[in-house]
Amino acid sequence: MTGDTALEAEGLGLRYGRRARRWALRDCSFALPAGRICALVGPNGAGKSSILTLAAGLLRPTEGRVTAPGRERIAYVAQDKPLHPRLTVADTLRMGRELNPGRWDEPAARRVIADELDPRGLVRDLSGGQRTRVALALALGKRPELLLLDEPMADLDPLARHRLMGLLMADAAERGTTVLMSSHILTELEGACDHLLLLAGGRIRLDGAVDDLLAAHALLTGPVADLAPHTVIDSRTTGRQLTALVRREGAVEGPWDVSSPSLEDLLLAHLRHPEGAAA
Ligand SMILES: Nc1ncnc2c1ncn2[C@@H]1O[C@H](COP(=O)(O)OP(=O)(O)OP(=O)(O)O)[C@@H](O)[C@H]1O
Repeated sequence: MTGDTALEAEGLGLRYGRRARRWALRDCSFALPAGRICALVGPNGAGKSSILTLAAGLLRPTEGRVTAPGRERIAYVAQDKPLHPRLTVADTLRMGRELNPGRWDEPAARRVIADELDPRGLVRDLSGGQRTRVALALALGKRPELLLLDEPMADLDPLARHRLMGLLMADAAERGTTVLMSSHILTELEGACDHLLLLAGGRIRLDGAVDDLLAAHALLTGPVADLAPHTVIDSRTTGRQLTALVRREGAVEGPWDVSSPSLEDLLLAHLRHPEGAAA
């Protein structure tokens, strides 16, 4: 790690419209290290799209700031993948090349399109998943230093999702691209993301390297007993049997079987109890 920060937020807050009573985001501060693939997770309405839109510079914060220090090339793929419906796939890529003179990476864009799409096909005739492919091709062709993706895989079939995720990860690793990616598909984040931001109610509840966060938690099964001094994030009892995910305070000693949670275990526990997750 270089210590370089690719995206930084300080006291970031957003209210849509002056009269809006609710804050979509409040007091969000984080520093995303360069070269990380960061998952942005949270329930519907948590503020994920708002953070990505602010980071892309398409909205102004109501308070605080979010900056991408030293990064000029930022690509943003919005949830609704806005593309020009009357252009063909080939025209869309040509437009990408013309809008990014001297830095357009045609092979990277073509790798995303692969043999899956007819370059002569009109964008308006494409399915949702096919449009996603074109939007991702445009984003990667731009050779971004920071890539902001809002639920990029949501409308892809499982195979396309698997392939495109692999391609995205390989491309990011090769170029050292920093990626911030919102997703509800927890199983896909495992192994793909090395950093995590969990949002709930417009606030950051968990922020850190995935390995550190996993090491800070433990999954316990065994008899019902006092779990202090550990912080219980989620627990269930069946008869006298307890299953709990805790944030460790030192070594866990007691009558339980102790294992490391998967990223999905960790996220589900925190999503079930977003208030308890506050770090
Ligand atoms: N254009 C808008 N005008 C007013 N309120 C908005 C607007 N966009 C979002 N909001 C509100 O801001 C809050 C955060 O929304 P946001 O879209 O950022 O959540 P999200 O985490 O991306 O949700 P999802 O998982 O459903 O995509 C919600 O309460 C939402 O109602």
